[in-house]
Amino acid sequence: MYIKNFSHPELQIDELVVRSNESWCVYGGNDSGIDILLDFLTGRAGNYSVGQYIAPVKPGIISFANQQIVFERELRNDDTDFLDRVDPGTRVYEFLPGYRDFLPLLRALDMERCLDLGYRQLSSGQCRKLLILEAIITGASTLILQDPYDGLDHQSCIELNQALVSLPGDVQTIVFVNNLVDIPEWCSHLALIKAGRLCAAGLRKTILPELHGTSTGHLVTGEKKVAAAPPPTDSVNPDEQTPGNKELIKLRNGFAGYGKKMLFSGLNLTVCSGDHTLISGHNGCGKSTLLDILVGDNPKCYANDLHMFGKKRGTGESVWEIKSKIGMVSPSLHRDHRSVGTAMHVVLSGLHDSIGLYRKIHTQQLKKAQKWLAWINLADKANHPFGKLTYAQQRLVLVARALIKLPDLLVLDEPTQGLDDINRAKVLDFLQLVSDRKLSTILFVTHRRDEHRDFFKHHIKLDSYKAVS
Ligand SMILES: Nc1ncnc2c1ncn2[C@@H]1O[C@H](COP(=O)(O)OP(=O)(O)OP(=O)(O)O)[C@@H](O)[C@H]1O
Repeated sequence: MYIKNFSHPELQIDELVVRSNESWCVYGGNDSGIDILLDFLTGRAGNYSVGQYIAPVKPGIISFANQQIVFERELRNDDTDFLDRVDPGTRVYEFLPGYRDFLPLLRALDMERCLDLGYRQLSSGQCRKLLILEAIITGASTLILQDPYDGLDHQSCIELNQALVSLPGDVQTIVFVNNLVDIPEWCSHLALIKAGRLCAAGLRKTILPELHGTSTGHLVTGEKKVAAAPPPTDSVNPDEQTPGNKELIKLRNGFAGYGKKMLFSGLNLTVCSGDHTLISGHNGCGKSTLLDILVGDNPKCYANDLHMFGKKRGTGESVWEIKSKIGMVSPSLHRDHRSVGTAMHVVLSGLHDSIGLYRKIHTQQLKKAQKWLAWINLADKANHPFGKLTYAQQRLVLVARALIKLPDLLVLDEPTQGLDDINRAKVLDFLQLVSDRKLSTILFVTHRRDEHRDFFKHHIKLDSYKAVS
């Protein structure tokens, strides 16, 4: 691959040479311009000029945007309305022609057991793994992976690294990451994008010290130096703060599964206000399913012995009553935000728990949303269509959407997916403040060990509740 004199309002590249025997990592923060390079390689960039370009050979691209395209294609092909059963979507084995030659890799990524499942029956991590496997198995010559470790459990990250290292010599890999810890050890070369420029590219061992040598995150990632607005929590009336020891969740002997397949059982969970809780476990163990049960998005909420905010589920309360006390971010919520208007609309929709905005907005609410957009440094994007923002910007908007009403319960399922070091720290620092000021109670799912902060009082390791079907 060869790029010479690439020019875009948000990214300049004088020259980038990627030879066939090299494996590359491109590192840059969310606002560095790194997404423009990815868009260019995937044919999605506009408004650029380039002096000379030799495109990657037979690329297989695994990006958040491509994942969304697959999801939307699957939605369009959903035949549930014409069938006497739910259409699960394209089966995993249909994505993977010739998968039998790759069974060890499928097993290593814990995907062999998913072969007969439909796309819509996969967990978010399994969807990512499927697209990586599809690219490898269908014989891509250049694998281009955006944040491949995001959403994958620890073991899958190890196995993925192993798989990428063991690829045939004629397959080239270009990994895009925006967290320092995600720069893979196996990369021979590293490109650094900072403040809208490709500012260094070469042997990993030469560039890496340069990267670590800079002391502040802003310098490292090349974030635009915009002074972040403080989180708009000052208007919270102390009377609105969640009183201590109010029981928010009580689940006795909790269980979940789909059809005959059980995921977990015997889970006892009591969450009182202030009991910030971390939930972890391997891809597909049921973390999102558990959260969906708690928030009322999974029918098993009625079969379980579950009390939410002091009321037993199934005794006449509406799901909207429950949702009005909850702010949520999750991979599926992100996926479902398709044609939802502007960034401002999305933040405001958090006040009404809707996907999209269908109510009249008051001036006070508008001001509040503007403050939240300023806090995530996206005030200038308020009127941008949500779908045209980068994945990380969309994620931040969804975080602001969950926070705007400072609900009793914050249900955050991998909220930092796609965010760089700085934005991740910002979200976690805010949660620290939520904890310090007793503004809400947090349920937090993550695969990243560096997100296990001290304010989490409980840690549910869901793998320990694995059910025998
Ligand atoms: N509608 C469905 N029908 C059948 N199986 C499903 C359905 N939805 C999810 N599953 C299965 O249930 C399991 C748990 O899914 P869930 O999304 O809760 O996992 P998770 O722990 O959140 O995973 P990840 O870490 O990848 O996000 C997965 O193996 C998935 O294949």
